[in-house]
Formats: sequence, structure tokens, C-alpha cells
Amino acid sequence: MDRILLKNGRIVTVKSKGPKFGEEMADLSVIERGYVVVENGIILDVGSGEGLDYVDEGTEVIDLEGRTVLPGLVDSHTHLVHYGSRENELKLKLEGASYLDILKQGGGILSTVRATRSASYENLYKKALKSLDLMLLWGTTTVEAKSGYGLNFEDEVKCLKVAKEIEHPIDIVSTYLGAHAIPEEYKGNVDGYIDFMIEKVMPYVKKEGLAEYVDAFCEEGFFDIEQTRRVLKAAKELGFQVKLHADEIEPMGGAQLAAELGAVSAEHLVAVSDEGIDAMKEAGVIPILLPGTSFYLRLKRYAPAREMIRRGLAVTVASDYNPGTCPTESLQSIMVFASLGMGLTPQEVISAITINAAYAIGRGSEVGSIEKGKKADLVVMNALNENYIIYHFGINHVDMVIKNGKIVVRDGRLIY
Ligand SMILES: N=CN[C@@H](CCC(=O)O)C(=O)O
Ligand SMILES: [Zn+2]
Repeated sequence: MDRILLKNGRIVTVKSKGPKFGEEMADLSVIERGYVVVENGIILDVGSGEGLDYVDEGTEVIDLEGRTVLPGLVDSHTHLVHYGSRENELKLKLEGASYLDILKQGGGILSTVRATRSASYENLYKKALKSLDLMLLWGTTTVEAKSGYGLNFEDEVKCLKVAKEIEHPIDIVSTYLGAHAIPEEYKGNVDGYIDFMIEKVMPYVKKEGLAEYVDAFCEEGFFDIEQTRRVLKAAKELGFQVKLHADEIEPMGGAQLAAELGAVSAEHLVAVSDEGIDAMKEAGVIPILLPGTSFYLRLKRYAPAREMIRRGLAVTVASDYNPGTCPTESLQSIMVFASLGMGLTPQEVISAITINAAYAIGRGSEVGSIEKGKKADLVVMNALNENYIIYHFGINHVDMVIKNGKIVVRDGRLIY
């Protein structure tokens, strides 16, 4: 029997029937001194007291000594599979070059595309494995992984296969992001590239089950509203669910398009308008905010998270892990930007990187909270409360990670 009893801890359950909207995000249903018992990969019970009735000869009993237990963190927006790095762009950014300036100089996404196209499946696999290990060590147990650095058929499929085939405790939800940038071979022929994605790549990706979602980068210099609409409408007709990079730099109206298309989520939203926020609210679109990117691109502002909470949206926060605009696997670091940068309380941040993030990638019924019958994905933090995790920033607070009911990180070290 693989029963584990975690007792004598502060259990941050994040109990919720669905996503947490607006003010609900502040209520984490915390059990001050309680227990969680897991068995066969699921949460058997959670409650106050010691849970000693669950102890039998096969049970491993772990005394938390008052430490905090969170649901496994869910990173709902990453560009996990890629090759190469772009530290050379740091100096350009510090000299004031914008994201678009760097792209025009041959840097940005297209420089990662060149590196990824020349990388082997094995090297991409090894690099992604290293990132997943780092994410697990820092408490992430479910990850959304976008493609988008291959752009041609064989390299997009190569990257999507890495995401699908990689063997790691972390669960991966895959997204096709062919509409990430216009590849060199289609320069000046955006419509031709869109036709190629719709006619050649997406049907294969669907047939092979290589992605659940299709995403598109709706931004000046990338795909405009009409082009994005064409990509995502075709994706829906093929049976994909859709999400989009929206209103990151320019207020393109991407949030409104997300609402029009019935997208599950709209992501970035730094430049979103009030109309865009209302359209997302009306259509039930989940906003995924990426404060690490605002910080790293030295944007003048963060996404209006407080306004979105005031208007009752299910605000979500993710890392945006990628080699250009947010090169970190640490969702704990992003928690700090979400709080001190966007003004979210620690309680709202935790809702945003657990239950809301789970719903933003279609896993809300399985993970994202500590509730009977859900997957036993848990993180024990070396902290007596959730405020401390953000207050004492820049370090890894994770002591233990339980994934699918198995201890995979113990004393801050990988043991899977
Ligand atoms: N904005 C678009 N895509 C990524 C950045 C990709 C890159 O710069 O390599 C993002 O979400 O930040
Ligand atoms: Zn992104």
C-alpha cells in the first residue's frame, strides 16, 4: 500500500467548484492545523486534526511541523520546447531596444527558430527534461507547453513530439503555436503561411494527437486580428480548443477576439482595454497574466490584474518560460512579480497559479486544489504560511513535492 499521511500542517486547500472569480480568489479555505492522506495517486481525505485513523502498517506518516501545504503549482503558459539562449539581447534591451526592434535585427523568436531547427530531437528532449526538473524542484507539477520555434512542418512536429513523448513526473498539456512568427521562407507572404498551417500542419497535429490547443501571437509585426481570426477559426473547425497571445504590446483588440471565438484563455493582456476585459468577462475567457515578462521586457506597466479581479474575472498567472522574454522556470519567482508588480495578495496569487491555472488548460477537475478524489499533487513549503513564500523572495521554499501520490522531491532534492 502506498498510503502517505501528511499531518500537523497548514493545509491551503484552494477548495473550489470551478475557477475562482474576482473576490473569490482571496478565499483559500485554509485548514490551520490539518492532514492530507493520499493513496493510489489520489487524495483520499483532507481535514483538521491528525488523521491518525488512516494510519495502518503500510502508511508513511510525515509530520509537517506546522509547515504549509499547497496544491501542486500549475504553469499554464510556457514555451518549454526550444533550443539555444538569447542572453546577448540583454544589452540591447538595456540600451532601449524594443521587442520588435530586436526581431527586426534578426534576433527574437526567429533566432530561437534557427537554433531549434538545427537541434536534434534528442537535444531538445534533454533540454526540456532539465527545465522540467527545475520546475518540479520549485513546486510545479502540471505544465502547458507551446510549440512555436519550428514553424515548418518537420520542426513543429519534432517539438510537439518531444512534449508528447518526454518521460517525466510533470503532466504536460500541449499547444500548437505555429502562428508564433512568420518564418523566413514565408517572409512577405503571411497568408501563404496561414494556408500552410491550416492545410498541412494542423490536420496532422490533430490526427496524431500532438496538441489539445492552438494558440496565435496576435501582435503588431506578427499576426493581426484578421489573420489571427483565420488561424483560430480554422483550428476550431478542426476540433481544437483555442487560446491566444493578446494585447501584449499594442492594444490590438485580441481580448475581444478571444471572446468572439470562445477561446479558453487570452494571455499577456498588458495593453488590454476595459472593453476587452468586459468582453472576456461576458464570454468566460480566462485571462492568463505573465508579470515576469512585463518585468523582463521592462514594459511600462503590468497587466491590469486588480481591475480584472474587480470586474470578476478568473485571473490566472503563469511563467511564460521562454528564451527571450522570461527565461525562468521558477513559478515562485513569478509569484513575487504577480504580488509586488500587479498588486495581488498572496492568497489571490495562489488561486491564480493553482485552481485558475488548472481550468485555463482544461485540468480543473483533476488538479489545482487539495480536495478528496483529485490527483495527489501536493507541495510542502518550508514556510509557516502562504504570505511567507512571497515575503521571503528569491529562494526556493519547496521541501517536498508529491506527484500523483508519489514523493518525487524530498528535502529539496529530486528523488524520482
Ligand atoms: N510573445 C510571444 N511569445 C513569447 C516570447 C517568445 C520569444 O521571445 O521567444 C511570449 O509569450 O513572451
Ligand atoms: Zn508566450
